[in-house]
Amino acid sequence: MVDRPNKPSAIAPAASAPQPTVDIADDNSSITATLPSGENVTVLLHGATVTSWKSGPGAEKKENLWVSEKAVLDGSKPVRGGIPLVFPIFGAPPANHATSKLPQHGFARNLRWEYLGKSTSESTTSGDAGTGPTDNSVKLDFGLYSANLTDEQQDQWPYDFGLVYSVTLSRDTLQTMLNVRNEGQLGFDFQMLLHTYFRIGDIGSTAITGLSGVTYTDKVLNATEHAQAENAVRIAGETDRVYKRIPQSTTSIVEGDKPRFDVVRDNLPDTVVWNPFKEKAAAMADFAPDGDYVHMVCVEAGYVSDWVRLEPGDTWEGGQRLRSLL
Ligand SMILES: O=P(O)(O)OC[C@H]1O[C@@H](O)[C@H](O)[C@@H](O)[C@@H]1O
Repeated sequence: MVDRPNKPSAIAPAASAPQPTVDIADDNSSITATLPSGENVTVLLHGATVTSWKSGPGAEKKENLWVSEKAVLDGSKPVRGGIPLVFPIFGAPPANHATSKLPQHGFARNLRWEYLGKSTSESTTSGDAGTGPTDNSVKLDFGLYSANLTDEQQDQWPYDFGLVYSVTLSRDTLQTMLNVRNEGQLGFDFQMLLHTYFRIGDIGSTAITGLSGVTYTDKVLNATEHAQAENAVRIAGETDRVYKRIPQSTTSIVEGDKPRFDVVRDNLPDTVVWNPFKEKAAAMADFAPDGDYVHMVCVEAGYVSDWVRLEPGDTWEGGQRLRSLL
């Protein structure tokens, strides 16, 4: 043995607390970020679709999002579950409009996005300054540009744009924000929506609050307009409603009498409430198991009752903050 007179007596302690980790899947299909406390989020590059978000107080984290067992994750179809990102058109495009040739819900959920990188931050949550527990957050950024569209898609929507989608995970919160930049010479109109599929215990005991008095278009009733009379929206059959220009920023999903999720909208005036219910769920090839419509509800924050007009050089930003109350 070689004698080392200057051998250190002890390994110096780590300079800082544990940091969030970010892992890229072996096949480059998805990115997973994990906080030191165990919460995690996975984003599939196809559509920049969030496909898993787990949180909760114990060591065993709980899944907050619903994803169909038959969801297609290989990039050949939009994902049935998680948070598909709808852009630049919500639903079926109107006739005689710049978006008329696009597929339902646009192209963003059906193209591979670029992973742009991560950033992390730390803050002290409670106690005297510097002594409370450290709260970490990690932000993943994804990009999609007009150059990523196929020639056919560029013909269908001939505008130059840059999208940056930021997914930020903190202890009980997931924030998803979209930044849209007009990089061309022509102004364009767009809609966007965050098509979140929430995992719930039972649709029969679930209510959605925060929509009282709001006018909605009922897509199940021939797109007729109604005002939300009851305080809570309950789902007992196929439901497909576009709640428009909502004055309050928070919509909540309540299970029994316990709040389960808060959806806080940022610069997004509208919310779609969707559940296909028994027959429509059974008719969808990628919805499985058939009976799982009882375990999901879509509460989709968006800008869909009108168009966002973006002139050359301008940017627009909007998104949501989801809070899981476990
Ligand atoms: O089957 P898709 O294209 O993913 O759309 C699912 C649902 O998405 C909702 O946002 C729409 O309001 C519904 O009308 C639609 O059925």
